[in-house]
Amino acid sequence: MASTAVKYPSQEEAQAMDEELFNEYQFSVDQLMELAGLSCTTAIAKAYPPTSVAWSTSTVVVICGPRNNREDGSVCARHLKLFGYQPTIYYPKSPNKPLFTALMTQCQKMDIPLLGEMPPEPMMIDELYELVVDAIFGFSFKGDVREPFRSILSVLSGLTVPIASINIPSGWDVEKGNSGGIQPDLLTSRTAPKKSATQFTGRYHYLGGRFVPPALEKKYQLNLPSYPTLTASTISTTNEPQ
Ligand SMILES: NC(=O)C1=CN([C@@H]2O[C@H](COP(=O)(O)OP(=O)(O)OC[C@H]3O[C@@H](n4cnc5c(N)ncnc54)[C@H](O)[C@@H]3O)[C@@H](O)[C@H]2O)[C@H](O)CC1
Ligand SMILES: [K+]
Repeated sequence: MASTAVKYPSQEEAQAMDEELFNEYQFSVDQLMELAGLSCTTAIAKAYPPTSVAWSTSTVVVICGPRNNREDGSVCARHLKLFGYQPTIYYPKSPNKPLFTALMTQCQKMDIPLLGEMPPEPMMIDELYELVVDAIFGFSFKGDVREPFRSILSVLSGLTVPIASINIPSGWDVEKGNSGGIQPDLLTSRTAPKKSATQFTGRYHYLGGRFVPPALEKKYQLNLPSYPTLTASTISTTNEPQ
């Protein structure tokens, strides 16, 4: 009998599913990013509502990496602003890529400030922000972290404020995790939770980016949970995606 448990795909399977979404199902990359980024914002709003007293100022810094996980982060920042948060973006690498330029222009035109340099001490981030969004690496990360991201992740490891990771906690092996790395409080898995999500010990685990066509879900035997209620694009659980 086929298992009904939610499947946690490998790195290779996660990448292969995206290739099929692009090639076979004709999704465009910015379509997937918009849904992924929006679902992260929805997850943040459920876990840390901007209207709660403790979150009255709702300052969030979105730390962006070198590739597409970064773009999910800039979409997330744009929606955070619309949801009533005060996002700031930090990115150490600015590629000459039309998608990057377009998403950043959208953020700039919504008056989302850019941080000039990474605060060197965790305390400085703790003082200025109430939440950090980790949009550094996604499912293509491999090996030991190289600079400048090694230093950035070292600062994030010492934070007191919570971290919300997009798709994979950055610096974690996509399958094995990283017990000595950052420990996010919120993880929004995209498409399906990857193997490393079994190592996640934070309070909130959401499944976002609900664009998987039934035939693809069946092919990879994902057993994705159905929507529990009329939520926009995420499913909430603590630890286990349902
Ligand atoms: N299918 C897609 O591309 C989509 C991805 N989305 C989101 O983006 C990530 C995956 O994006 P990708 O461009 O493949 O790369 P990453 O963001 O994971 O970054 C990997 C990138 O980083 C560099 N790198 C790899 N290892 C190291 C290292 N040890 N030290 C330093 N730098 C490293 C290298 O350049 C890699 O290529 C996915 O998870 C989603 O979040 C969108 O949602 C849309 C579709
Ligand atoms: K990430």
